[in-house]
Amino acid sequence: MLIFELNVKVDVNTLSRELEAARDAVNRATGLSNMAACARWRHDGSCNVIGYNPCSLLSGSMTTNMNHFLDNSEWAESRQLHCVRTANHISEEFETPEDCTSLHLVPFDSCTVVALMDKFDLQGIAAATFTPMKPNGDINTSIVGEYVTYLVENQGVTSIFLNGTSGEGMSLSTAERKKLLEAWLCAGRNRLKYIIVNISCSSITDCKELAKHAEQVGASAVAITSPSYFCPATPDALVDFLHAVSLEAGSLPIIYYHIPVMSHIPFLASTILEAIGNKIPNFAGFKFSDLNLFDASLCMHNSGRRCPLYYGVDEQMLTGMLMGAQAAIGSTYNYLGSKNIEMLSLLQNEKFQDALNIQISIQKHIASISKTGITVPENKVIMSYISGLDMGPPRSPLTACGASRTSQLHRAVDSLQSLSRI
Ligand SMILES: CC(=O)N[C@@H]([C@@H](O)[C@H](O)[C@H](O)CO)[C@@H](O)CC(=O)C(=O)O
Repeated sequence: MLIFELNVKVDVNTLSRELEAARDAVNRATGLSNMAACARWRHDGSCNVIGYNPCSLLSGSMTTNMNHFLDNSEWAESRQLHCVRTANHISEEFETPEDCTSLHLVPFDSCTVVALMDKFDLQGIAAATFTPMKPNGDINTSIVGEYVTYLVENQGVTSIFLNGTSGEGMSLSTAERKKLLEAWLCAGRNRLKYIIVNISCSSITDCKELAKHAEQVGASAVAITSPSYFCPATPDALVDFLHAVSLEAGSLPIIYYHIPVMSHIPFLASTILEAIGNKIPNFAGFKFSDLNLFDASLCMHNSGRRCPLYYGVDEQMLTGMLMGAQAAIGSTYNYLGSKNIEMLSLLQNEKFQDALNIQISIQKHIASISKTGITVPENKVIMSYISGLDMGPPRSPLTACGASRTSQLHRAVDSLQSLSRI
């Protein structure tokens, strides 16, 4: 993690603009991107700008570039901006509890940060992306750029959940998962807002490796579900696993991926939340892919702490959001993104009946494919048909849809036209 601290004299009224400028300037000087910045006021009226980039180590040349920039730029001079200290890890130089606390060891909203940019704050919807594959079953990263363009321009979707269930993450090797994350980060630069990556594996060693990689390359957050071959016997055993992995993710937000239909973990999310307590400092909520909205609600409203919830059952997303979910993550937002965004906007404007009409039409569409949820092979056919991007076959042991199922799915998609007439 790269951390820098600058002294800067700025006017409170222009603080956020100044912070943005400081962040951009340091990004330019160090050759980095996605630097985050926040500020703390001092009693004398000046403020500290703290910048951090969780994905990068501070190399000697970056320090030299940054110092050169600070010493030579008029912009820096006019603001009496100079670098107080830099460090590669929080424990290296930022040792005092006060320094640590104000940076990121406690939730931002309970410390004295007055402006903050680039904080992970997923709202609206994120698409759980599919992994494009070649006919021989290898991953196909060559269309990731077009995939990003499709999501952003055709669906208005700017956040993604990578290597999850729809992305067949558990069927990919760690090398493939890393390659995909890097491809999406590269193609999504300046176009995607958040890239959350699922790092779940049976092996804790692989999980740790993926967590570390996610931090190094600049993912926005990691999601992790329980191993499911040797299942944890108790919620505490699960939390021990999560905690050990979280230590490798540096400052990245950690989302617990609650998906009992796939993981077969019998614990309620609200029970897992109790077991987590304060043990995982970067815990950032649940991706909740379960029908049990009572359990979801207990997590959000009964936990004694703020627990963001990202709802994952697309068929009843409206209800999840109405009950307080902060955002929704799901497979159908790949190709029904704009319709779902419209539904959320109606919800926000309290046009409940109109929002419900959209949800019901989405349910009808999903039910025309399956009343128990859309499988990954079916979803890949639908996405390929709607977007024109070839998602390829699913990976073994999943099997591709046959010709007759494929044409049934195409017909179901054709009847989707009715959605745009609502
Ligand atoms: C079990 C499952 O795959 N659920 C999907 C839903 O988006 C699901 O495809 C949708 O509700 C249609 O049934 C997501 O919750 C999973 C997901 O977001 C992911 O791909 O990781």
